[in-house]
Amino acid sequence: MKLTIHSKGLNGVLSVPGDKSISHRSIMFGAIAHGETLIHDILRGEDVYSTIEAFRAMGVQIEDDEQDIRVLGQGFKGLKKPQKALDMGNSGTSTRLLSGILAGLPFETTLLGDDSLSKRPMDRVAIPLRLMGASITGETSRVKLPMTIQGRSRLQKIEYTLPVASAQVKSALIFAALQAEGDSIIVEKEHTRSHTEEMLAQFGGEIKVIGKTIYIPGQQELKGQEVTVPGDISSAAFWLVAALIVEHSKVTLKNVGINETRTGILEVITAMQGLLEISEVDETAKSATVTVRTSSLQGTEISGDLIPRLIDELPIIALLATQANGQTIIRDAAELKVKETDRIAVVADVLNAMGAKITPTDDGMIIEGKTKLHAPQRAINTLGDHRIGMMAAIAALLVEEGEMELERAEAIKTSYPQFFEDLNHLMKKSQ
Ligand SMILES: O=C(O)C1=C[C@@H](OP(=O)(O)O)[C@@H](O)[C@H](O)C1
Ligand SMILES: C=C(OP(=O)(O)O)C(=O)O
Repeated sequence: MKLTIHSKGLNGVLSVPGDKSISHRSIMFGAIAHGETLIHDILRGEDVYSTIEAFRAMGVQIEDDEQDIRVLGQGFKGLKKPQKALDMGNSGTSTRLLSGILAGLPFETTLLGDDSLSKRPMDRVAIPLRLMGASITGETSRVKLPMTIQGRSRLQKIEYTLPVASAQVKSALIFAALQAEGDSIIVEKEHTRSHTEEMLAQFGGEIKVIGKTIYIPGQQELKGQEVTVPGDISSAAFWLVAALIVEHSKVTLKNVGINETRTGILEVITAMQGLLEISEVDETAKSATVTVRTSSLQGTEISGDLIPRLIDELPIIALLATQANGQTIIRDAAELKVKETDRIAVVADVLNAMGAKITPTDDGMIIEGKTKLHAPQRAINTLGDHRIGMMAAIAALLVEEGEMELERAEAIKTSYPQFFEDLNHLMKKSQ
């Protein structure tokens, strides 16, 4: 598709779609709990549909009246062997979290994915789940999809220190630990998003978190709940950056999720001297209104324990840094290489084709500021990565002349189906 170039300003108010991480988990907790779970404001993105279809294929009744979703759970034991392999599409979260559930179920299941997901590492879940007693196909250190899991109904408890900072691996082990015999202990490498721990408590489960150590008793039974999904800060990030870098902009985003394990981008914007206001904070829903306006920005350094708190925002933060005064350095972010694409290489490639000066490193990027972006000589391809597609669409707004073509733009539906409608809404308000 042809991208809109040269925005004269983005203005208006938006509610971004539901949080993807919480949406996946609301289906999963609903399916393993007993009774009805009612979900409001779920993300209707393709990744979440992969999770919904997987649980339907395992016999869970999931009703959708196009407003709310009702999941009628019958506990772990209510899950049945699916008739065929489960297609996880593009979704790493569906695959890894589901592995932890399947590890304790007494049947064999095969998980498949698209080209991008089939290249991503699954040994990070296979290794600890095997230690708990599940059988998982593949070589020890190179497990990829398709992956077959033969679960074991008497899973052993685990004491495990995560070798990577990953909420997906942590969550897979929490789901397995809930089915195990005895108490499990999981130690995080860095604090990562805490949605699984929080939702487990909400569904009546027992969990204790002390620093980076998580204690979970085995053989728990959960009860269905009502869940309202807040807006996704990872989707809001595209408008935050767009408003900061496009002249004459002011954008207000309502109902943005502000769980503190996710708000690294707000800290980066503040450190870069971006004009940012947070209002209408709802402590219970963990959401707030965030307003940003065009700003004169300073380069910064992003590293260490901040990285897991903004991991999915780094592509769009890289674009932000190209417009700041001075250099920005991103370190400790090697995990970017195993997302939907190698996001270090692809971000540098796309933005450098537009005139940016980004040097990819082993674990991040060095980004020169104040670079003027122009239309690239070639079409940009998302390579199936939704966040690369949205980042390119925002970068296009800075281009003054020429044309920009985005190939495989449909990947954006993974996490933000109405992205271009929302862009048009903010552009119209500016005319
Ligand atoms: O648990 C989750 O919902 C997610 C965790 C992160 O992945 P990792 O656990 O692989 O870092 C993140 O990149 C992904 O978009 C969603
Ligand atoms: C990495 C992402 O998702 P997943 O791992 O679920 O594919 C993402 O949404 O940026």
